[in-house]
Amino acid sequence: MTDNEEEGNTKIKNIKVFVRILPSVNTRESCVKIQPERNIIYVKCLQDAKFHKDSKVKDQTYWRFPTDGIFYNSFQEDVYQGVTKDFLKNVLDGVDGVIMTYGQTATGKSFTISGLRSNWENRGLLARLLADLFIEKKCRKHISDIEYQLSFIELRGNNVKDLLTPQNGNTSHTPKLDSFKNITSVPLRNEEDTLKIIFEGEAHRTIIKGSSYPNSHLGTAIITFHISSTSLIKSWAVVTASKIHIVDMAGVDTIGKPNCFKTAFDVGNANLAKTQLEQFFVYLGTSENISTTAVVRTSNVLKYLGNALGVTSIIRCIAHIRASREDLDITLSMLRFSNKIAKLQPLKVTYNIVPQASLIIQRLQDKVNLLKNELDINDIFFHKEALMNMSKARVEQIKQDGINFLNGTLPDLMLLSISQAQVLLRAFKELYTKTNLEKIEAVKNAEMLAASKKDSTQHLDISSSLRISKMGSSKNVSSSQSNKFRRDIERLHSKKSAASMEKVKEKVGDLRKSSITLGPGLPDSAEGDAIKAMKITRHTKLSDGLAYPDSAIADEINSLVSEVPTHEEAYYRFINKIEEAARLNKELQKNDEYLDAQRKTLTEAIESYTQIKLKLELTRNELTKEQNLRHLQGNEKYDTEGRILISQMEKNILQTVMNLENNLKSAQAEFIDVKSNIKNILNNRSEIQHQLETAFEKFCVTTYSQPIPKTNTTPQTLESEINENNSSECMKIKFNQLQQTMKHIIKVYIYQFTVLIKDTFRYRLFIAK
Ligand SMILES: Nc1ncnc2c1ncn2[C@@H]1O[C@H](COP(=O)(O)OP(=O)(O)OP(=O)(O)O)[C@@H](O)[C@H]1O
Repeated sequence: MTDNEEEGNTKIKNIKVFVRILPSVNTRESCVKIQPERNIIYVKCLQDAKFHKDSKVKDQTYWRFPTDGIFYNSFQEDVYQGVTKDFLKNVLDGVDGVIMTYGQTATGKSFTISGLRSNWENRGLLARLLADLFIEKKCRKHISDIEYQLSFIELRGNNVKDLLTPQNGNTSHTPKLDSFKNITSVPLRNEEDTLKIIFEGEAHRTIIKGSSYPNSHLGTAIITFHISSTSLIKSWAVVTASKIHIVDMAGVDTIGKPNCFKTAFDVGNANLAKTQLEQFFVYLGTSENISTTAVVRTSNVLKYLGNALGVTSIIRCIAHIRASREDLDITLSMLRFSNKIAKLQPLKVTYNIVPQASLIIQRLQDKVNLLKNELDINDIFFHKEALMNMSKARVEQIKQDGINFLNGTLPDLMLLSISQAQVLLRAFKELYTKTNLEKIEAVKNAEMLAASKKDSTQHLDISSSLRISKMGSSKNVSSSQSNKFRRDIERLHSKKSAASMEKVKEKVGDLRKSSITLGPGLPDSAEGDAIKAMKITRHTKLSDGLAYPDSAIADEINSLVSEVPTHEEAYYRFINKIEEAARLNKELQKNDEYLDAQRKTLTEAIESYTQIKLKLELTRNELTKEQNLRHLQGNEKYDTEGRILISQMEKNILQTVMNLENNLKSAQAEFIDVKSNIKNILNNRSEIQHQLETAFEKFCVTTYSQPIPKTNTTPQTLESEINENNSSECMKIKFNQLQQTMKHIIKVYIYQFTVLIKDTFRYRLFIAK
């Protein structure tokens, strides 16, 4: 026969029930049998026992009670080990724990829990747990900062006695939400001090005078360890807050029995407390969702234990019984009570984990400041318009604006960012190179023209001068502008009288005053003026207000006839006429080609570095997520040397991180290589340039009897080279890093919030239940 058909739910062992039988000298009177495995206890059927009191009944009927362990003639250490297996680890990880002893008066409840009045070997599980708490604290000191506090109270009816400050007397208050608000809570420094505190508290408990043994307690004692564990692992910035309640229930009894020394009031209170507790567990285990609130309101024990006494906590109950016939009814009552607890459907334990607010806020604040600084720099350099994001149309627009500005049609040029300035400078550089080439071509053509002029002594007419202008600057001059130029010249001619025109026809093309006439010859006096007017066309504005690039044509012609050529002209001749110069120039060109190739490699190296870095960041995030999950699930396992065992997936991610770190190192090495190559190329370049310049100076002095002023160019250095190539890339890397960091922070935030919400939700469900 069984008290319940199903055995107690022992699948998920966060709730366990044990039985401790008081050793007895008279074993013949025993009404209980236990299985050799010590997990099922059989109690003689009460009716049978009474009915066949004097007769010898062979086939006795027994009540069967499955348990998680039966202690009979067991050592205190065995009881401690059996009851607290898996207890401490979970509690220190944030799960609330309750160890509760209940039973008849003088069955050994206090002996099991405190054993303080016995010798050291018989010390109870409280002293043993205390020792382990401090051992664990020491073991975990590198990963957690653990703090303990202790409260010790006695509940007797409605009275609550703070055993650590008994001078305050008994209070008769009703505990509210935070039931420990008015209760003394002492920080614990070490095992020795704590034992002292517990002894003092124990000494203040209310005992019965005149009992058969020295310390029969009247009330229920609750010893509470408040545990807070602050994680020292950076990626796991949380605080776990849990409690261990050790409850020594007041002994139940039957008034009028010879060994009951308690008053009716105290027996009534003790029995009531046990009944309320039983009712609570019945409601908790019922499938009809009956609220436990009503019963909690009536019991101080339940109020103080609060949420800790629930199916998501770790509960260890030890029923204390006597095996003697006269105590059979109370024994059965205790075992039935235990059976109700054993039948509870335990849920997965709840970890009281809260993000370590101040630490997280501090860390996030630091990150935010860092990001702010980075964004400020980013703003300065990019002005929210990264080069890579600039559209083609925008680039063309900037170029066109630049040309319009140079032409004077655009009064101001507004640049909004460094990227725009870069585009503009590049456009100017292209323009300059193009103009330079055209200028050199024009000089070449002019030279040819001058040579042919000398040979044939033929005069230039207006059409040949226009041809020069076309060759020299036609690419910069629009056809309408050329036509205008032609019209201007015609206008000049139209000022002359027809008669004088006839006269000067013979003089067309005469070389006058170190210059050339443009078109048909003019009378001496007028001719000079006309040439002067043409020569000052540079930067002069005509009636329509536009600056005409035609003026450049006049300059070309001026330079042609002048004794001293421009730097470009002279350099062009130098390269063409001096063999060594041609060789050096070729070498310079080769060097520049190699430089271009290395620049390309540098850009690629930076790109590859960026990509690896990004991938590494993402994988690291993934790894952190995996590690956090492992922590949260709380199923961490260790090998024999105490190293944490990780899943295959985590191992793979870790391997990827390590590979990426190696790749990053290689990319960095490649970057350094290319950098040093570019440095060498630039050094070589400046060497060749120096040789060319020295030779060129000599050439100028020999050919033109004077040095030609140099074009003002700044030598290119490695820094400018790297910077030019690198600045936008660096900013790109930084920008990507910022984004990654932001993403990571947001991820962590979401993750922490999810955990919080989950816990709150679970808590609410529990309350609702
Ligand atoms: N397992 C045991 N082995 C030896 N002695 C025991 C054992 N259990 C209890 N005792 C002794 O029995 C007596 C009563 O024990 P204890 O005070 O622990 O009972 P209790 O259930 O706490 O009683 P009360 O409800 O009156 O406080 C004590 O003298 C104690 O030393």
